[in-house]
Amino acid sequence: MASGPAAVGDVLTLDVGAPVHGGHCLARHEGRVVFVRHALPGERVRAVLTEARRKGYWRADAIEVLTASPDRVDSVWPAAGPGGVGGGELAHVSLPGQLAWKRDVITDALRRIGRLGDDHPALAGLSVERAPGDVERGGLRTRSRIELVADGEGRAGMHRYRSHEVLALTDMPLAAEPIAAADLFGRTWRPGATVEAVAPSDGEVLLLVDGEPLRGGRRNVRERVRLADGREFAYRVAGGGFWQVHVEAPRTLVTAVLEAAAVGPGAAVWDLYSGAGLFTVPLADEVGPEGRVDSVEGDTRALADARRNVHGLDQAVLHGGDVAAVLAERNGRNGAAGAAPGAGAGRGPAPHADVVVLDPPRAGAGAAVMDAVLAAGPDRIVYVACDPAALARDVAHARERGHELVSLRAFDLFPHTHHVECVAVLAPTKRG
Ligand SMILES: C[S@@+](CC[C@H](N)C(=O)[O-])C[C@H]1O[C@@H](n2cnc3c(N)ncnc32)[C@H](O)[C@@H]1O
Repeated sequence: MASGPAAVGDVLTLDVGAPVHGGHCLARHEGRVVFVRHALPGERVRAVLTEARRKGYWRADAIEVLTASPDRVDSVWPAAGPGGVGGGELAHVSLPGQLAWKRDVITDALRRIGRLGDDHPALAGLSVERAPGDVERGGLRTRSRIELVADGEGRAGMHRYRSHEVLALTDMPLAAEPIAAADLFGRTWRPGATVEAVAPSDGEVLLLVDGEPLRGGRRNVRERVRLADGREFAYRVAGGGFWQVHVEAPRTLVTAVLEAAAVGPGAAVWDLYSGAGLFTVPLADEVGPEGRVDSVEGDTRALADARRNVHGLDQAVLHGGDVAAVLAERNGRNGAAGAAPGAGAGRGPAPHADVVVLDPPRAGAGAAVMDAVLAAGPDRIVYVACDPAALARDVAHARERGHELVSLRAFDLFPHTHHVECVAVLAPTKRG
């Protein structure tokens, strides 16, 4: 590189270090931290600078591998590499390498942000678990939901990384088989349209264009979750509404949550950020008519689905609204009632919960929600997390208040991307 201040477009030679959140690896250049995409730990690469702040960190994209990691493979991501479409951050990493990468990112977050010691038992044996069938599928054809954008000529594609420009594609290899068979790339769409495809476990593919069903078709899908013990749960889910994306994710997460919650008949459970009731329905089945599951969800469409999905389960009580507000109101801090009961009665979650399940969005639950959860006096908190850093922040908060991380599982429900799902269990260190 020429001497003088570094600029976007400069090419650096970098020795690549540990993976960090977001699919980047850490490198250093003249004392600077550089976040590098398309690289692997241990590699030496030539990388083009994509961001060169005067102060703070830089970003770079590897464009040439000088010393390759044994975990490097040809990327399966369409239009991969610098200037290509966003996502697929780990598509150049072998499947075992992806699991190790994600384990390292989780471990680092919990050590650094969660302040767990190096020998913390929850981290000692951590290995990221794979969804059934993923090795056979090469981690492809896993997604029951995809979203595309039409370019100026109406061809389906995706946005270039950190850009509004659309790159037309001929396939999205992560899309489940029924979506792959729906010929999304052979059609012409309205230029600029958003095209969503949903492949429910039950029935044919639903297509939404700009949120509207194609040719006035149905708006909702039916999903089924069948557990190893033979139980089966049925759900209605709004076409564009939240549902776990990997075809095996609903079953995998319900199984893990039920195991972690370990509730029996008569138990009182909270299910926060409950969506269409993926966990509410089986939890209600576990606690039976003598128990109670209080679920809180902020999205009105998901709440409407949940209301249908808990039909006949009077022990499931649904509360609509922001989780923090609903819990604050329960504690009498917020004045007027705003929580909408669904099935069953109740203006706020029961004051005590034996177990709290929470599955917040990427930002995590935050201090106020964690305090309200701890105040309910649960024997265990089952925290389903899609962001290890947010999980680590909330774990640190709970640990400062007399709770401990007693177990941790991680699942690769997003092969070829940097995303990873955790199921953590927190419990009070002692009862006072
Ligand atoms: C990760 S999803 C989990 C949903 C459900 N547990 C599942 O697995 O299908 C998070 C859910 O939290 C809801 N949500 C996000 N922020 C919220 C908030 N502040 N208050 C209430 N619900 C919220 C979203 O609408 C979404 O349904």
